[in-house]
Amino acid sequence: MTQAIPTSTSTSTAATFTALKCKECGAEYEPKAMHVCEFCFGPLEVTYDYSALARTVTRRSIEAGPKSIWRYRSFLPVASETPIDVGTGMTPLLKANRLARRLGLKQLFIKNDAVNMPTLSFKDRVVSVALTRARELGFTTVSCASTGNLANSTAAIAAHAGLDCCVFIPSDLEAGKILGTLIYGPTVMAVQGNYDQVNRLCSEVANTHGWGFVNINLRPYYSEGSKTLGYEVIEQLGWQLPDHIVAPLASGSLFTKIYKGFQEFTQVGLVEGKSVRFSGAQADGCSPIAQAFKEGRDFINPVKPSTIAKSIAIGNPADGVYAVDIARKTNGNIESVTDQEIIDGIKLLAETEGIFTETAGGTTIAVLKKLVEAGKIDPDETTVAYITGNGLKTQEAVQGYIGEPLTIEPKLDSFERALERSRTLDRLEWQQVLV
Ligand SMILES: Cc1ncc(COP(=O)(O)O)c(C=O)c1O
Ligand SMILES: N[C@@H](CCOP(=O)(O)O)C(=O)O
Repeated sequence: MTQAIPTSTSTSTAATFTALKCKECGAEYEPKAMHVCEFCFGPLEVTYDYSALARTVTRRSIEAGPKSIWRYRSFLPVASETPIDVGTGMTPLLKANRLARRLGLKQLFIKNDAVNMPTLSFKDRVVSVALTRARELGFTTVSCASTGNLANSTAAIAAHAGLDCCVFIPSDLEAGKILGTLIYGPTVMAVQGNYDQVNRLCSEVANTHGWGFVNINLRPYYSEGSKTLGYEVIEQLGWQLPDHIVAPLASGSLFTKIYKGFQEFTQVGLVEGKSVRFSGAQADGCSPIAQAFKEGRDFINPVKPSTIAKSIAIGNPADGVYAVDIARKTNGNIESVTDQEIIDGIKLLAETEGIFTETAGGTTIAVLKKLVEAGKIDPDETTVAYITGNGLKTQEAVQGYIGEPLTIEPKLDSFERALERSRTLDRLEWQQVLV
């Protein structure tokens, strides 16, 4: 599958993105397949012609667009009139009244990407953008370094787009994540190492093969897909910004791009600006960003991950310092929680709102609870918690922590006896709670 690295930039007059710009030194590059600055090695980010966007995009033009992330196409770094649209985005923003009451909040919303299409995580957003751009740049083979969700998404959307696909994952991932990749028929490299080792290997492969790695040489385009999680919340709140958001952190990219999405819609006049507090969630077993935030550092000390929240187990997060900066300047927080709190968070969301999230979402709910209890989220704040993945993929995490079905004979008296037994067990559980 070795290819020459494509050089075509294939932009058209329809595109409003203009260049890649270094986040550190400001050097600009034409929008091709690259992700670090040649002068200072800083990360590159896509820039846009915001005056043109302010002139041409209205709330009405967005609302008339497709029911997917592509309603925001002018704010995404693609040139094609026909991007890869597999129905990604426009996931529900659920008013979570029962969870809000349990936590003591007045207005809580869940942005539910556990039901995103096609692979039930927010990664479908970033991959739809990355593979559209990959195709424009002439790549025929796409790849990624993944903790599971990204591999699911890259494999599925590559299959739909007819692109060859080879993904790299740590070999100890949950069964649902591995199966949920293999089914689409890509080559899967299960690496005997953690995500950070997988990522290092992929950087070497990206240099030697002409493949489009969505989160390496295509990263500036890929990461922009997460802005749609900001745009959708604004639109679904009736073209308003929330007061506070809570989102999970691994590399920190998702968090920084929700922020960029809010900034952009404010800048072009689609929403009235106000300050939104940004709070981030990590697992204790992999909390390099939370540690930097709490210790007042503006650099990240990498860690060796050990947590059930494998999807967010990144020990050396590429965008960690930018996430810390956003949490600080918006008067937010970055907090971490134990694996047991993550399991409790998964159960709490399921039992109050009927949403089964994976471990990243359990981390978000547990941190939300912790921040409310510590008085760091005001009950009056309109708060949005981002649920980014589906619990069916990480069933191992809750195995042994939830009830068992009651096995009965196909007879009414067997059912009645079992029902009575379960009511007695419920009463006993309640008595234990009250003791
Ligand atoms: C379900 C889920 N939520 C959140 C994240 C965190 O995203 P980021 O690496 O952009 O911080 C990831 C992967 O990293 C993920 O798979
Ligand atoms: N969590 C991701 C892996 C890393 O993605 P990145 O955006 O931090 O590069 C996954 O789901 O695989």
